[in-house]
Amino acid sequence: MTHLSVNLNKIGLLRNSRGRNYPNMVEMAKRTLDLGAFGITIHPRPDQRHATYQDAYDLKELLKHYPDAELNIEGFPDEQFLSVVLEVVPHQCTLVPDDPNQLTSDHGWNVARDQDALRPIIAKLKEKGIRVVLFMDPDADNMALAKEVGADRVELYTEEYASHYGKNGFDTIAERYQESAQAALDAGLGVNAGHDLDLTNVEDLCRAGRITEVSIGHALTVEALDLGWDQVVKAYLSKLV
Ligand SMILES: CC(=O)[C@@H](O)[C@H](O)COP(=O)(O)O
Ligand SMILES: NCC(=O)COP(=O)(O)O
Repeated sequence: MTHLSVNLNKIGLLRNSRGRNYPNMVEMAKRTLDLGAFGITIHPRPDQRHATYQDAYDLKELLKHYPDAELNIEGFPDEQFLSVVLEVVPHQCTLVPDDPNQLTSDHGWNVARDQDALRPIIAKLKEKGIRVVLFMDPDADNMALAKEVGADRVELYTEEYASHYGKNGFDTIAERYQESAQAALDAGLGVNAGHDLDLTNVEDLCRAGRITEVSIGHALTVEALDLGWDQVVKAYLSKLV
């Protein structure tokens, strides 16, 4: 079965918008793991508008009580990100080629171009026992090089899969994702996937059995609002008699 790592960035975004600890990310992580999710993902960015670097330390503390669960920290490997990751030592670190002011992640690594920068970073993370994942576009030809620079896994960037799901041309795109996953497996890499996955599209992606882990945050948060909204509005109305 594919593992689910729940990305709590949007919990961080909501919390940060009011300047106090509500919603509480550690509490939400605990609820998530108690429900059976395999892991928690955060993607701190330099402006810390979503998850903060402190969240990485707090979540690592919580995960000590869940020996079978994993913490995955995603982000661009700048100096600050790396120093936090090397100190926190999550189970997994997913390197993403984000610009500092990026709205959200929108492309994978160009490993051929960036390999000289990536090799020592990957080596340093692996020395600490951290599993290293490279965020990649679904291009089968680039998977072997990801292995060659030292990655343990790739994470397939699934925005294109999600935005075309069920539309014209989707089958060709889905095939490209499966071919890329197979190429990664053939190269000796594990395969994660993420970005814009949701309750409607995730099952088909994972059905072929090539994906070890999906990380899902944005849609999961919106779906939680959708599924809970009516109940909560009704609960308020019942208080205001
Ligand atoms: C790498 C990736 O796709 C995710 O980490 C995503 O960028 C995080 O979600 P937000 O952009 O919604 O914070
Ligand atoms: N790695 C992808 C991730 O953590 C969550 O992406 P999204 O579901 O918020 O688009």
